[in-house]
Amino acid sequence: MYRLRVIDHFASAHFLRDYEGKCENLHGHNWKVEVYLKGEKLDKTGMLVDFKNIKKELRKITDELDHIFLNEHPYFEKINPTSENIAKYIYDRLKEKFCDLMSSVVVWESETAAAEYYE
Ligand SMILES: Nc1nc2c(c(=O)[nH]1)N=C([C@H](O)[C@H](O)COP(=O)(O)OP(=O)(O)OP(=O)(O)O)CN2
Ligand SMILES: [Zn+2]
Repeated sequence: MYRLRVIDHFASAHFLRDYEGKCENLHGHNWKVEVYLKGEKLDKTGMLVDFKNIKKELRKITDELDHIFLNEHPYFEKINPTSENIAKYIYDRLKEKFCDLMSSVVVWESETAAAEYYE
């Protein structure tokens, strides 16, 4: 079994609904995103998936989330923009492209706190 990891970043603002504490106020994070793909079969060049393709697809999503107010993004208008929900959003978007090769998505909102989504 092989597992690939690609990392990207974006910066955005959010606040948490139904939350009591400082995170109910508008604030921002420099989010770090780790994407994991897994699989058994390599192609004839010896790759599971070209890192270039994973980076390209991930960048489409991180560009979409970069320098925005996440609570106003259509997906997060009703769903709280927590690290958990952001991880699931990115996972589901990438699954449209990489299907069963998807393993997990980890979203770090700081250097010490991260949420991981996998099926
Ligand atoms: N399980 C989750 N818990 C929290 C999330 C989350 O997405 N999932 N998000 C937040 C807030 O976004 C908040 O910005 C983080 O606050 P906090 O943990 O207080 O972060 P700090 O960087 O300020 O950490 P300190 O330890 O206070 O320095 C909260 N929880
Ligand atoms: Zn926050």
